[in-house]
Amino acid sequence: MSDPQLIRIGARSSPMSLAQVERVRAELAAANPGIATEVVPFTTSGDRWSGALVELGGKGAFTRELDQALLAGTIDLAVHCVKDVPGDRPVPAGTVFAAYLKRDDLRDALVHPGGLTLDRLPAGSRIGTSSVRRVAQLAQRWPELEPVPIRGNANSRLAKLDAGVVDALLLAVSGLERIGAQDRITEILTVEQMMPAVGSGTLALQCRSEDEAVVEAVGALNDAETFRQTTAERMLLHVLQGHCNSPIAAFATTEHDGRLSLRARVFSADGKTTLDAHEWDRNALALGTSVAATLLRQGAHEVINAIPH
Ligand SMILES: NCc1[nH]cc(CCC(=O)O)c1CC(=O)O
Repeated sequence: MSDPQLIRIGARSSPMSLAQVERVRAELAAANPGIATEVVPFTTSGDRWSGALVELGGKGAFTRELDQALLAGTIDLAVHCVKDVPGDRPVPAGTVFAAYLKRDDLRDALVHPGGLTLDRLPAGSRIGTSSVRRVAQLAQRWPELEPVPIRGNANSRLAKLDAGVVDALLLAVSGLERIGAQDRITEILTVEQMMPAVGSGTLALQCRSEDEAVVEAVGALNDAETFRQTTAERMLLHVLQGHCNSPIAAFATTEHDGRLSLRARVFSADGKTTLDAHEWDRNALALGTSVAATLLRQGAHEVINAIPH
């Protein structure tokens, strides 16, 4: 297969997205010295809209425009946070995830200018997050803290924090590292305290399925264990069929013997109900399906559907 000469990469203009694209360009250049890359800037509906994402009508607010550009042939590659890719449906027909990059830290972090941890924050502290998953887990373990909706990219959220709009922020460790703001972290939460979202810390590289040269060049960047873990996590989400307001948390890891472990939780919005499952299997698809089935037997549909969406 001949090398593609030039790969045009669609990228959202936030600092986090641009950092992600620079990682992809560096890894592509190292794996295929003959390839040139070009960055095509994008603003998605999710970037433009500052209200609640649920009001944007359906999922994929951060991926839709890039999907369309790929299919229209104006870009050859889209870089997505797996966490932002809808999990209840397959990736758009005609496109493929040709690689998952080696996963970064999947945990969430607290950013509090005074250096406190969640356990020490005074009652009534305003915690900036719009994630239903984080809100439910805050309500469950730290009911005296007050979640406050906040949107915008991580840099603008940090600026709002510094302006006193909120007292603290919950953000992904990986995202803060990508924008060089890891020194703002005051507490890294354990997965037990704050179970991560499906796909946390993982980047997916999406190409046109028929574009064999690009699929092959990009495929060289795939990390086999991240691929297995992501496959298990996204299978779980697919079977659960959550809506965009579903507090679902799950993460897969690889055991020393090569089996995958998949832990998953489904929360009610108030955090009072937690469904919990943890299973192991060598087969990622079987594992995702089985853990989802376990949660469904515990009443996951009822918990998910009780939340307005
Ligand atoms: N929800 C937006 C989003 N999508 C991916 C990341 C961070 C990187 C990742 O977890 O892959 C973030 C920011 C955050 O949650 O703090």
